[in-house]
Amino acid sequence: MAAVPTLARRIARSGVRPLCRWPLAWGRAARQPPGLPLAPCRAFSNNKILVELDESSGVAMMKFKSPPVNSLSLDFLTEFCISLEKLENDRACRGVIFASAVPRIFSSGLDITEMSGKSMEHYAEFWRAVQEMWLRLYGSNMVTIAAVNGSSPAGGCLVALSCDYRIMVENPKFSIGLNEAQLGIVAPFWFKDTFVNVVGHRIAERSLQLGSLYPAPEALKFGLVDELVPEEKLQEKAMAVMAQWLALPDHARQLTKSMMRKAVLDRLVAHREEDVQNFVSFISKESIQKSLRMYMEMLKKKKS
Ligand SMILES: CCCCCC/C=C/CC(=O)SCCNC(=O)CCNC(=O)[C@H](O)C(C)(C)COP(=O)(O)OP(=O)(O)OC[C@H]1O[C@@H](n2cnc3c(N)ncnc32)[C@H](O)[C@@H]1OP(=O)(O)O
Repeated sequence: MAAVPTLARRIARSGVRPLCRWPLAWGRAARQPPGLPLAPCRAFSNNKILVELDESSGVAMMKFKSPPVNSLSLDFLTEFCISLEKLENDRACRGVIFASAVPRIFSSGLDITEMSGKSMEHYAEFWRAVQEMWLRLYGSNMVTIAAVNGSSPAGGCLVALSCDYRIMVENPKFSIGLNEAQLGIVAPFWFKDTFVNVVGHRIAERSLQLGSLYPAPEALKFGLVDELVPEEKLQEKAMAVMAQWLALPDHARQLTKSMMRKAVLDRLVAHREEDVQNFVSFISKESIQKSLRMYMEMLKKKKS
C-alpha cells in the first residue's frame, strides 16, 4: 500500500506557516464592541488555503484561495488534508466553516489537468489524494459547514456534500451538482453514496445520469443545500448555524455522525486500492482522455 507513505511524504514536505495569534476581521473581532479585550485567534496558511481559528468559540474558517477557480489539484488536496488534520488534532477547534476566497467560485471540482496527459503513477497518486480528502472530511469529528459562495460543480459539490450542513448564496447564477457524466466520466461509488445520503436515491440517480448542475434555488428545493442567504449574510448565518450545532455535547453528536456515515466510509476503506486501480484504468483510456480534452477546449471556447 503506497497510499499512506506517499501522502505522508507530501505532507511532511509541505510548509504550513503560522500567520498570527490575534483576532482577525472575520470572526469575533468583527463583532466585538471596541475597547473590550479580544479572544485569541490563531491563523495559518499555505499556498492555497487560509485557516483562522477563533479559540473562544472553537470555530475555524477555512478559505480556499487557489485562483482562478479553486480546482482541486494534487497540491490543493494535500494542503487541504494538512489543514484539516491540524484542526482535527487541535483541542481548541470544534467546528470548521469552508468558504472560498475566490469571487463567484466555491470550487470547480477536481483539477482536470491532473487527469489528462499524465502517467499512470501520477493518476494513482492524484486519486489517493482525492480519496484521502474525502475520508478525512466525511469522517471528521468536527462540525463541518459549507458556506457555498459560488459555483460548485463535481468535486466541489462533493466537498459541500461531505459537510454536515450546506448554506449557499441565493444567486441563481451559482450552480452546484455532480456533473461528471457531462464530461464523459463516471462519479465513483463513494461520490454516489455521499450524494444519495443527502438527497435520496431517486434524485441522485436522475441527477447523476444527466450530470445535472442546479442553480442555487433549485438545489434548495430538493435538499442538495439546506438554505439560501444573500451573500452579505452568509458568514453571519454560518456562524449562527455552527453555534446551534456546537450547543450539543460533542460526544453525542460525534457518535451519531459516525453511526450515520460509517458504512459508507468503511466501504471505500475496504476497497481503496481497487478503487485506485479502477480510476487509473478508466482515466487512461484514450476515449476518456479525448472527452476530457474536448471538455477543456469547450471551457476555453466559451470565453472567446
Ligand atoms: C472510475 C472513474 C472515476 C472518475 C471520476 C472522476 C471525477 C471527477 C470529478 C470532477 O470534479 S471533474 C471536474 C469537473 N469540473 C467541472 O466540470 C467544472 C469546469 N469548469 C467550469 O464549469 C467553469 O470553469 C466554472 C467553474 C463555472 C468557472 O467559470 P468561469 O467562466 O468563471 O471560468 P473559466 O473561464 O471557465 O475557467 C477559468 C480557467 O480555469 C480552468 N478550469 C476551470 N475548471 C477547471 C477544472 N476543474 N480543472 C482545471 N482547470 C479548470 C479553465 O479551463 C480556464 O483556464 P484558462 O487557461 O484560463 O482557459
